Amino acid sequence: MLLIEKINKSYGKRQVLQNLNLQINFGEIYGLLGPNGAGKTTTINIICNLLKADSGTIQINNQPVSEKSKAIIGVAPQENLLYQGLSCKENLNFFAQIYGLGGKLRQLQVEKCLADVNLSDRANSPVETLSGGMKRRLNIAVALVHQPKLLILDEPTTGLDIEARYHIWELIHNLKNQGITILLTTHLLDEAERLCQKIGILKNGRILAEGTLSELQNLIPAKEIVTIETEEEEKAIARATELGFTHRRYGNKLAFWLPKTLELKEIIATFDNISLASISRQPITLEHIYLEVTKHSNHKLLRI
Ligand SMILES: Nc1ncnc2c1ncn2[C@@H]1O[C@H](COP(=O)(O)OP(=O)(O)OP(=O)(O)O)[C@@H](O)[C@H]1O
Repeated sequence: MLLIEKINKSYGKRQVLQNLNLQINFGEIYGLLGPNGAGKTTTINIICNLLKADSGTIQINNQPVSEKSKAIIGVAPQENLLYQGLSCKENLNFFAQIYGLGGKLRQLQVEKCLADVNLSDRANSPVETLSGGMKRRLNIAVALVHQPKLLILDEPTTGLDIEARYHIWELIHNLKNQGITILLTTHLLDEAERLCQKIGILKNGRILAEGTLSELQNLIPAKEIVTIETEEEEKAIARATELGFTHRRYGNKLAFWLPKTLELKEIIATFDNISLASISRQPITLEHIYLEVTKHSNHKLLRI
């Protein structure tokens, strides 16, 4: 569906995308993660033909990106693009007109998109009277009004409460089930874990790791992660190192990668004669992988 090969982009002397490769298959949800300034918005702008790459190729549905490809892409930007004084229906009608939809088709599409985002009962409400979550959903409806094949969602749930997030996550699932291919950027790792079939981690304009969640989990050679609280951290690290356990700090928490699954009593025995205030076990999550890839430079590049 989308194939990006060796894209480079500089702003003046600052190179913000470096040999970027990215492939999204038809019907999948791809999560593009990365710290602030990694190059996510620049990548989106290039896909949408709003910016030109300095070199490299980009194809959508086997066609090079051009003005024509705008018809098959829908974008919901980070900041809602809505007219506050107009109703939901008027906003959708306006954007549908811009995309050249007329007559019955426009009316049908406006109604379908309102239904898709669960706002049919607010069709005539001015945008300024909607909640934050409803505005985000309407922003997505605007991106869908011309029936795009590729939907780009730039941080779709940033700033929303958990219930509003659930609504958006359900909406994204439903859109995938309708056969729409989705590229989403997010800073919320649990959001990517929940929604995305494939995840790419971008830093300094390069994809450092890419794959399914289980493929990415191979970047951390551990069965599980154990976090401990102790006054004797140095002693605990020395003991774990002797046993071949890698240690990490997640925030201010000291953690160890366990290369094999151990019984709790075996874990406690590992730290024999070290006073432990607490001990907790966790599976490897995207958060651990993300920190590993973005903070430690000697990671392996993983691709499918
Ligand atoms: N028009 C511009 N001129 C100069 N530098 C720019 C321009 N747009 C972006 N940059 C720089 O390019 C880099 C990548 O920016 P970009 O907005 O693509 O990152 P991002 O991953 O989307 O970040 P965020 O998560 O904060 O939105 C940043 O260092 C940014 O300062």
